[in-house]
Amino acid sequence: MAERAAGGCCLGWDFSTQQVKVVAVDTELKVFYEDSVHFDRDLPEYGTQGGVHVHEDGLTVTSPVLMWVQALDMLLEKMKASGFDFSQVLALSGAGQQHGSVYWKTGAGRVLTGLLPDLPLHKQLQACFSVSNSPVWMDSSTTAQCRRLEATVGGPHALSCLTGSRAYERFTGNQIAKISQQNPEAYSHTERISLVSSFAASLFLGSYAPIDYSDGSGMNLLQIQDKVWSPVCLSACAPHLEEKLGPPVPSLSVVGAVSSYHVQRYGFPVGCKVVAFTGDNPASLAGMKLEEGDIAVSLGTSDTLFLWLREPTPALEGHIFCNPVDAQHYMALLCFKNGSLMREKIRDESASCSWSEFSKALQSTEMGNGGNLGFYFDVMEITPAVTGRHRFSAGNREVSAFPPEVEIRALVEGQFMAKRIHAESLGYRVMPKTKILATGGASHNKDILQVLADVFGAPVYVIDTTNSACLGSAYQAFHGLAARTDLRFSEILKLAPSPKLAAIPMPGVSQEDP
Ligand SMILES: Nc1ncnc2c1ncn2[C@@H]1O[C@H](COP(=O)(O)OP(=O)(O)O)[C@@H](O)[C@H]1O
Ligand SMILES: O=C(CO)[C@@H](O)[C@H](O)COP(=O)(O)O
Repeated sequence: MAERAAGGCCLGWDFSTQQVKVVAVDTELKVFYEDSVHFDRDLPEYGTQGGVHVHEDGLTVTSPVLMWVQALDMLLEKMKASGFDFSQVLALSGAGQQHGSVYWKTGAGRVLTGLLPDLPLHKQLQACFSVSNSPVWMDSSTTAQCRRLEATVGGPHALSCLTGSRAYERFTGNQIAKISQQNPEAYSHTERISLVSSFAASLFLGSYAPIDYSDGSGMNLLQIQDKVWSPVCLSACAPHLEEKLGPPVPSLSVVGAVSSYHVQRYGFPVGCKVVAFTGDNPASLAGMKLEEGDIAVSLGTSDTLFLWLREPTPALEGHIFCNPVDAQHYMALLCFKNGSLMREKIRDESASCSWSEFSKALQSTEMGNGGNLGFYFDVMEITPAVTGRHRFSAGNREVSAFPPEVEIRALVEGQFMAKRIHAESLGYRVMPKTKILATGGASHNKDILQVLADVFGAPVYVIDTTNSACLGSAYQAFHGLAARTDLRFSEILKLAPSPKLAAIPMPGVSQEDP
């Protein structure tokens, strides 16, 4: 598996919620290597569940930053042990779970530039973080900071027009504001703040990597039209923030070459390019070769739905990000927190902890679930901000329980109905030519994809790997290599395999009825 790369290859990384993953793609754009390190399973000493620690208040959610570093060490060692030929890597790029932040302690930049090839990264970076538990996207503890930011810029709509979103608890500006207010000493000892994506890029560069426009759009700090930090948002969040963030860069920028650490320890070629890392959803947009009119549905830890947009259309719900592959365009995103982990809970309660039993329940029940409907939010949802389990029987009567197979269909139909309804409230319409592109761990499950096709009344396509963020990152790396040739992303991807049909709506489903 690891030996094929004679003409060179690019690597795409993904530092997601539950794991670090990598794919290697050859010059014909074929994936020839995929691997991962799973935080809960492979690094149990950090005691995470689903890659995170949920704190006692039920709102604060963090991950140990050194766990991410150690996971990268482990994955690079796994690749080396499998005979992966690092000398063939022409360029690399990557993605990270969005919004999470990393706080580099004063002096850490010097450690990064002087890394010793004899030691793993996590041994050398132990003392480099002023905040050892990084806030992540599942955190919802910053409501006070959100209200303050909105009030400062003239309300939620004004903030949305400026930064692409009203204030959201998980957005990094609000997280930084909380740290600077509640832990001022740690904040003052911080010389650089990275997103998970730019932090991961820094580990390859051996110096601080810039934040790219697309992932930077998930901070409530970037003016998405002008692509500069908003002075009013910066000063509303924390002092001296601009210097701690560094200037943002276009998503396809080559930000440098891999550090001598990786050249000496793993055999990367000198000059191997590092292309800016971005958010996992933007990277998935690139990996799925999303086109205008398509809808992407990512079923990873979070469920997300995203679209390609020509013009930004800021609203009070959902987000507008800068587009990662076309600097003139944008993408719209809706994020649902009760995604895979909620499905796992119902699987454990109603399908004996088995995905195949879960699938059997979907196969044995009919589309529409006999009128039974459910909405399941064990953790405070993002879209919309509600909690609890809500079940309604055919007569629209609230009930406290369903039989197991009805429960499973109610969950999956309810999740996809919510996605369609929220997308439509943003103005999106399913058209006869609409394609749904599905990705993420749950897109392995054909029965879940069938429900998705039925609820949207549109065909569902998948790509060869569920790791679309890794794949998109590898494509970004190829794009970075060709930067001087002025080739468009779509031209570079001509050889890339097209998405394959995975499910079509059952006969009788019309596009009009969700
Ligand atoms: N066969 C399956 N059916 C439904 N869900 C699945 C299946 N296999 C994996 N998953 C879900 O995929 C999730 C992980 O998706 P992934 O995209 O790898 O997450 P992330 O990138 O956020 O770490 C798991 O939490 C699991 O619930
Ligand atoms: O908060 C968001 C998007 O706004 C999440 O989608 C995170 O980016 C986490 O991604 P996964 O690990 O679930 O793929």
